[in-house]
Amino acid sequence: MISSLSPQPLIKPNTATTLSPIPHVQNQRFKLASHVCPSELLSIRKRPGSACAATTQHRRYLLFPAEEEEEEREVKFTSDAPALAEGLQREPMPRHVAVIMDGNRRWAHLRGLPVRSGYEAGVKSLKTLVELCCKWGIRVLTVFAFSSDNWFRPEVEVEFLMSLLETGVKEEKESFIRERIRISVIGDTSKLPKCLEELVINVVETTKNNTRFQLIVAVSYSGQYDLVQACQRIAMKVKDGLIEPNDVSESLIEQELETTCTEFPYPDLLIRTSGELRISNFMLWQLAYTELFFSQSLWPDFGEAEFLEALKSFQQRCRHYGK
Ligand SMILES: CC(C)=CCC/C(C)=C/CC/C(C)=C/COP(=O)(O)OP(=O)(O)O
Repeated sequence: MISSLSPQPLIKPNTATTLSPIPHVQNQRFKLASHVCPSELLSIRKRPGSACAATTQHRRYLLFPAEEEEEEREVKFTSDAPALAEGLQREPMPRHVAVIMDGNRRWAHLRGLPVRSGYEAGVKSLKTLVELCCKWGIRVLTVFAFSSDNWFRPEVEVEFLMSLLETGVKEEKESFIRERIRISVIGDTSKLPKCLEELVINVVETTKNNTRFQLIVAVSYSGQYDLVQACQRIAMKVKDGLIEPNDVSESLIEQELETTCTEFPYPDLLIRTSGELRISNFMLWQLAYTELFFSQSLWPDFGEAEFLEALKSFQQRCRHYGK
């Protein structure tokens, strides 16, 4: 799948970013305030006697030395940062991107092709996206590959999607290992055909220590399913006397959601293709403060230019998390 990826460092030099003219920042570990606005980041200046400072009106958008702020996003500026596409800045880059890969069948219909050609073309788009995420330093990608409701599609279509998943796992396992990609699967995998379930368990286990990039595949998944299974686990803990009802908190629920498999459970950016303006029961809890981007492109047409447009849009947003 990602055979064209070379084992290059995630971060390469990029002199075109807004941050590069600040030499004293290079090679130091800083935490970037997560609500930083791109335009305000431009005005960061060095002040004599201080490690890093900005104009007064931008004080809350400073780059803080790592030890001074605990829960902010950590960024390492090294001399081998990733080569970014034109117009894309190194920060703010989403750590976690989630995608609803919609429009595969319409793409096939428009071309007079069978539905399966649409899904096959969709897999190619997914490969491209994984490569771009690795290249541009995005750490986690979650894709909605098969929803709980997709089981109600025509049997032949369901079987084809299952076979695509099976082929994908079999053919790409070696490249996942070689490229240090971790595969995680969220959803009710017990509903998958037995051989596919075993394959999935195997690839998840084999790649679990890979840290370069994490691809989370949502299969037989819905946001409501995820919340129900989390509630069931919590109810069991209460029943077993491990916790009290009052112990149930946002962080406890987060720990029981299936996205506990990742360091960054909340997507920074959700992309939905094909012009539909819905969440469609995807990651309902996790999307609370996610930036949304709706693309007119059908998923098989979603390539580098379209992804770049989504990322540039993300980089223009100011995130305040309701504060
Ligand atoms: C190996 C692997 C992870 C494969 C994933 C393959 C893939 C692209 C799955 C998409 C599944 C899906 C139901 C998309 C919704 O678009 P739709 O097909 O319902 O399109 P429509 O809205 O035009 O009908």
